[in-house]
Amino acid sequence: MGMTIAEKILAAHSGHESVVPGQLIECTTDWVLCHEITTPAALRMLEERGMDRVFNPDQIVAVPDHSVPAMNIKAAKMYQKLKSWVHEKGIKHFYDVGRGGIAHVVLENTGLVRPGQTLVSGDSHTCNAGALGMFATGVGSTDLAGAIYAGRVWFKVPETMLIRVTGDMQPGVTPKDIVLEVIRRIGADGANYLVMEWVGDTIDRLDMEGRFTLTNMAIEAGGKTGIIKVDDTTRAYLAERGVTPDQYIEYTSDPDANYKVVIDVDASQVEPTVAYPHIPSNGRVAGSDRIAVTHAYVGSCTNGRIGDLRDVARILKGRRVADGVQMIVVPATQAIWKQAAQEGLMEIFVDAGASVSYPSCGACLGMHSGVLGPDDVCISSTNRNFVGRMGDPSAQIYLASPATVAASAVAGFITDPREYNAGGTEAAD
Ligand SMILES: CC(C)[C@H](C(=O)O)[C@@H](O)C(=O)O
Ligand code: SF4
Repeated sequence: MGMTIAEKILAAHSGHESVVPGQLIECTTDWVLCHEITTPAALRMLEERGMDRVFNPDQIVAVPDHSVPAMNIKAAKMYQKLKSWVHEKGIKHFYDVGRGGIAHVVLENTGLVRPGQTLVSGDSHTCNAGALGMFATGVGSTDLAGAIYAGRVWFKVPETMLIRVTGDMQPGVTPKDIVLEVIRRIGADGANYLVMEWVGDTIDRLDMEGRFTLTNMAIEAGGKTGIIKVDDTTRAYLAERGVTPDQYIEYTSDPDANYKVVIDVDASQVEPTVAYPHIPSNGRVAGSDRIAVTHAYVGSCTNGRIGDLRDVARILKGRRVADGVQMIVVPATQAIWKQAAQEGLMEIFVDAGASVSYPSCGACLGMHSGVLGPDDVCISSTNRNFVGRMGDPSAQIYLASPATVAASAVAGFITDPREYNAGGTEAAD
């Protein structure tokens, strides 16, 4: 029987000719991504057992991103722990505060992670990198410890869900709307332990940024990871980062590969979608109800990329954030911050009355730099709207595309971005 991309990558990394779903395998990891929240626990486990070593300092990427710059002493200690380990072990790829940003977005831009590879990390949005045609997934601290120590990790080979997206998205509709619509249809556990493989002419036309948004949210449907095959868009993206085709392996799914389920999506029918509290599958069409907001947040590993910021700037240009709404924009990385400044986007945000913050996970998970208070209502470009996710448990979080967040910030209530001429792909000016 044929194999899927994911099965082929897992076979190649476990010394098997072929693998089948359900099979238990031990895989080599090409990359281990470490941040300051989950890595210290893994390191402690290793230290307590006298196993304090790394399998290869050149195959570990360390990026502090959640609680940096530290907002309290506990956070400062976690950062210190990661940093001292990096120096002690000679970890080559370290993106310190001021040189990195949100780990997943930093990583996708390095040119280090490539098609056909495996990547694990103690973070559930590691699936983000699957848009590069690689098998990337989050693991718990014990498996992370094993990966750091041995460069190996065990998996039960997952089954795959095929998501076929065809047709042109309406102007003002973005990949975020597509993924929120898919999660609405299948449910927050609809892809439990499945690989979500995205195909179709709509996906073929998407740039890499849009593809990352899709694979990033696999975990919000319970998916083991998301994956998209390599095409000219992927190759060009890698070439821009100095990576040549001889440096990676392109896998494609066989025509007779076995899919557990196939989901068809007509992209032309997808509308700007908002996931209502308190679960990402609670999607409704933007503007269906008049919901006043107190906060608007643009950022995160899902939607803090330059194209997202351009979408926001296009709407904010010449407009003001409504009185009483606190809008925060967080470029996902230092490089994106700089690019946005060069393009004049920062000026547009500031003129509109939005606050621009440094790259970090801070507000996305309610740690710092924009924590929500009791009964606050936030429209957010992030990926999770669980109770208490961004602060007080009584706060309400609505997930949407950056365009919908911007339009809602201006209106003061959740609204359809198409009413603000969202939709072109040209730069804000
Ligand atoms: C803190 C970290 C372990 C967590 C995750 O794994 O996803 C965070 O990034 C999140 O988005 O909730
Ligand atoms: S930006 Fe948010 S979702 Fe992404 S890794 Fe950070 S906390 Fe998790």
